[in-house]
Amino acid sequence: MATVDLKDVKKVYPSGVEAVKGVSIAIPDKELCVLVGPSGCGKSTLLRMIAGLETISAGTVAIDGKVVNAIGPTERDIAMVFQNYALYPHMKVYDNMAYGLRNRGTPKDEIDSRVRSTAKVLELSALLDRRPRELSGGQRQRVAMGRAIVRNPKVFLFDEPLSNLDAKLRGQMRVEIKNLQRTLGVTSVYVTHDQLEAMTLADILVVMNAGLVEQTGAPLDIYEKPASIFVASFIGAPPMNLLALTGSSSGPILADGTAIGFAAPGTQAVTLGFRPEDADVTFNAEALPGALVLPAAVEAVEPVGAESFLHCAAAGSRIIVRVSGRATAKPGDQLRVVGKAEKLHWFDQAGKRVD
Ligand SMILES: Nc1ncnc2c1ncn2[C@@H]1O[C@H](COP(=O)(O)OP(=O)(O)OP(=O)(O)O)[C@@H](O)[C@H]1O
Repeated sequence: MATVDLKDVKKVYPSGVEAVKGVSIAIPDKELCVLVGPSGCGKSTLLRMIAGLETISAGTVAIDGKVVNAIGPTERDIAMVFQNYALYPHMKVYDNMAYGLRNRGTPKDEIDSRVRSTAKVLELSALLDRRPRELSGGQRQRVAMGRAIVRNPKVFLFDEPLSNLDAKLRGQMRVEIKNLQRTLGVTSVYVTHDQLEAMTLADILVVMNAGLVEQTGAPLDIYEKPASIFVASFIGAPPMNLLALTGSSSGPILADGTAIGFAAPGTQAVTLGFRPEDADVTFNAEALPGALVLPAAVEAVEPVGAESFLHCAAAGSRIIVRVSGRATAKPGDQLRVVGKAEKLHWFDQAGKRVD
């Protein structure tokens, strides 16, 4: 068992790049923490500092309450799974999995039983005599996982482990990783830029931007209450619709002059947001007091099976509405988009949430 605690961790590379600018995260025992954010936000650097592969410029990393800043990667009792699998091409699957244990001088019998039982869990038993090039991408990824698991580490670190797989396999492996992590109960940190992967895997989701944490929490809490415009746009696909507001004595007005007809929370809100699924469309002109009603022109319809995405021009912006099943609207239609008042999000000048 292990907790992982980061306190005000910073990384300045010798080139002067400030990759991580002060990050604090507390990961309880057995939980899976996902670091998500756009390219260059510092998530891999943070993971590598936890692994001991990168020096820590300031702050502390503690595993199980013990600060490990000065401890080398091999003594931290962690196992890392990389995007490129990092398997030894000339070794059989068995030897790839056994390698770390042999290096530590683990007795032969114990190595054999650990490799075989892990291979069984990962459905690799029939492949132990193959070399990596004789495996599919998903099987290679499983071997990389197996190599981490046999070591029985305190912490697993995953660096974009699924990005080389196709979409279907990625979906399957996501479920496998989640189940394995839960079964083994090993505290884990997982880096990805894929928001869907982040949402579905995380117990704790950490959204990073430009070397800082934008928001930490349970995935659905973050989805329902994004702390900033950055988070609102990054988490959720299609992303949240955002409309600029100006104030007037009679209430907020949208970019095209449409009055929204009800009050904003406080006077600070300058952006209004709603998720594509929190709006509906209607061809009727009835009054809908208390709802956000936007005259809209349908520009494109994307049917994806169980639902359709309507891309519309409304209030001087482009918005997307998610409707279930087959859409009745078609490009060129004029209709009204109706947002549920209780599902609106408001943001201030600095892009922070206003409640
Ligand atoms: N060895 C290095 N020396 C100097 N700068 C670096 C080094 N490694 C990364 N950086 C810089 O630090 C910042 C954070 O990089 P990092 O790889 O941690 O981001 P990331 O969020 O993991 O991005 P990606 O998803 O593209 O891997 C970037 O600006 C990057 O250019």
